Amino acid sequence: MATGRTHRPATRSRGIPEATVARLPLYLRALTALSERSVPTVSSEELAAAAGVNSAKLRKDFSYLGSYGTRGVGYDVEYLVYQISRELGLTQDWPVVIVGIGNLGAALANYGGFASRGFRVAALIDADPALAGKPVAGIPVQHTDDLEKIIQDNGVSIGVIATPAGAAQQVCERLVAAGVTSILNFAPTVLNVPEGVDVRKVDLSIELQILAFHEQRKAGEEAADAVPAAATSGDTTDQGPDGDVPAVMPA
Ligand SMILES: NC(=O)c1ccc[n+]([C@@H]2O[C@H](COP(=O)([O-])OP(=O)(O)OC[C@H]3O[C@@H](n4cnc5c(N)ncnc54)[C@H](O)[C@@H]3O)[C@@H](O)[C@H]2O)c1
Repeated sequence: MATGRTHRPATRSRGIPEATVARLPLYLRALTALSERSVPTVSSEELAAAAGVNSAKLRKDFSYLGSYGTRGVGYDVEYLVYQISRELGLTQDWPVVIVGIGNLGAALANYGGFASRGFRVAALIDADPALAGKPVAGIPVQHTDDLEKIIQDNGVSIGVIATPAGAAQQVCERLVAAGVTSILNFAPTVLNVPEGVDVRKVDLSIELQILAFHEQRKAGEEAADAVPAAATSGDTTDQGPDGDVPAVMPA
């Protein structure tokens, strides 16, 4: 689901392209599922299918990690989990703060998948005084007045913004000034950040709009496919406004 961009060059300093970095979590998710089933090795084809990636691309991606697998055996699942986790910086715990504890922020706070992947929700922050002290997912919400102190006390470098769009830039600036260097932004707005700060944007409505585009195209193709039948039945009412013949005509 994750969409967006990072304010970084297309190739990271260690030579791993950004596109490869973006696929590493897909491999890791598929490998973790294999590991949970105690599968010892996996071929590039099987893993590529499980991750939804082309197998040649997968082999190229893994070559950046120095992982080439063994011919006829494949890749060692546990070792690859370790390698990718290390590459992604997941062998350490990352305290995360969520700012904006409304519908979305509360849902994110309640999501167990962060902690199990090494992202501990260290604090929840909101501007609404009525929420201060109220527990969400067992964590008391704290007021934005204390944002800087919360970031510093918890050594937070990753912030999640789930405020209304109008508040997001200001929240972002306070997070960055307090020491946050990576932001996951759910608010539907483009954030301006200084050099060295990474922003990833998640927008489900953009994903839906892309699906709508494909749905529309599929519907158009179905309509085009249906034209021959209509044409042979003598139905000519569905021609274009200029009276053009439909693109597909019976032979
Ligand atoms: N990216 C996505 O796919 C997606 C999906 C749903 C919602 N959203 C966006 O997420 C945001 C939150 O949506 P929601 O439904 O939870 O809204 P909501 O109104 O339920 O919650 C927003 C919360 O932000 C708090 N807030 C407002 N200004 C703040 C500030 N300056 N500092 C800290 N907290 C502040 C409010 O008090 C409130 O608790 C919106 O911007 C919405 O458009 C994005």
